Amino acid sequence: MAAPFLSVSDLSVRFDTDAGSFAAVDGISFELARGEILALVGESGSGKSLTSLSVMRLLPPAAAMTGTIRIDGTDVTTLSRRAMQDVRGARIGMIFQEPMTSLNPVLSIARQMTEGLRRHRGMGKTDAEMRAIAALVDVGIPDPEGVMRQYPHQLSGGMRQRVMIAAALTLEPGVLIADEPTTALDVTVQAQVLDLLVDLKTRLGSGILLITHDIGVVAETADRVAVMRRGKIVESGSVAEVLENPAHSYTRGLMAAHLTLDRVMEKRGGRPPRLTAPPEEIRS
Ligand SMILES: Nc1ncnc2c1ncn2[C@@H]1O[C@H](COP(=O)(O)OP(=O)(O)OP(=O)(O)O)[C@@H](O)[C@H]1O
Repeated sequence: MAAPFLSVSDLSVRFDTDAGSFAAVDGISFELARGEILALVGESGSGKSLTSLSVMRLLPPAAAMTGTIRIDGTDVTTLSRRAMQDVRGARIGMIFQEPMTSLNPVLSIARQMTEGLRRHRGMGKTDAEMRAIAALVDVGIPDPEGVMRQYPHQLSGGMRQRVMIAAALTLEPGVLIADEPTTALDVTVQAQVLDLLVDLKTRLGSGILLITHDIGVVAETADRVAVMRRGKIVESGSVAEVLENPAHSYTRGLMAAHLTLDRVMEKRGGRPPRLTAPPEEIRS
């Protein structure tokens, strides 16, 4: 593997409750290189989102974080808020499940897409607009100039998701964190957005940390996977290793809940799906 762009070691996130302190993320470590997709998978409450928020240093104030997070060699856990603002956007991009939470409803797409370029890269208006249009083309938007003039509510959910990805990519971050990026989309658009992430990883060489509860998404998209349960990583490795031969009963449970092994293999093109005869009663 190439030198990791993102390296997380012994990360814990604790909350104090009436019943005492509990670790929602409990001593996890992982690395992500440019040009690869690492999926963090696990059921609701396993600590995936708190992990991605830790990397962005956007944890809620009640959370107490320990451990080390290096981005391109810099330990971001010790950076000031201001220095961290420069790292976010410039070196890490983030896309969420619901684009409306990160797109501002009262600003045109042009304004939102050029803001980061002007602030972090010191670009003039025209250069920033040209870069933004190129990013919209990159994510497969057919009429980029038209979309630049529009407002978020004028776009479909799938288009908004593409715009959010394009906005994150204008600054060519080394890491893109995608937290359940397709959960709110219908199945066809979901597949298009996943294809887009794989394509961007290859073309732009960004590393992608993909947070998902859906092992089918992992099978289709990721290179490596780390399986989280109750704040810990219980299993990790290449997607082929982990999904074809899951060592942990929890991983097998997750797979059974979402996908049969045959479907995993079929999605990965590893082996043809088993052709089972339809049951007697539905044969004509
Ligand atoms: N502000 C908070 N105060 C107390 N506990 C919290 C807080 N935020 C999250 N938690 C707890 O931390 C645990 C992990 O939450 P997290 O959101 O990271 O899970 P997740 O795996 O991303 O789940 P989901 O898929 O539902 O988003 C959960 O048990 C959650 O209840």
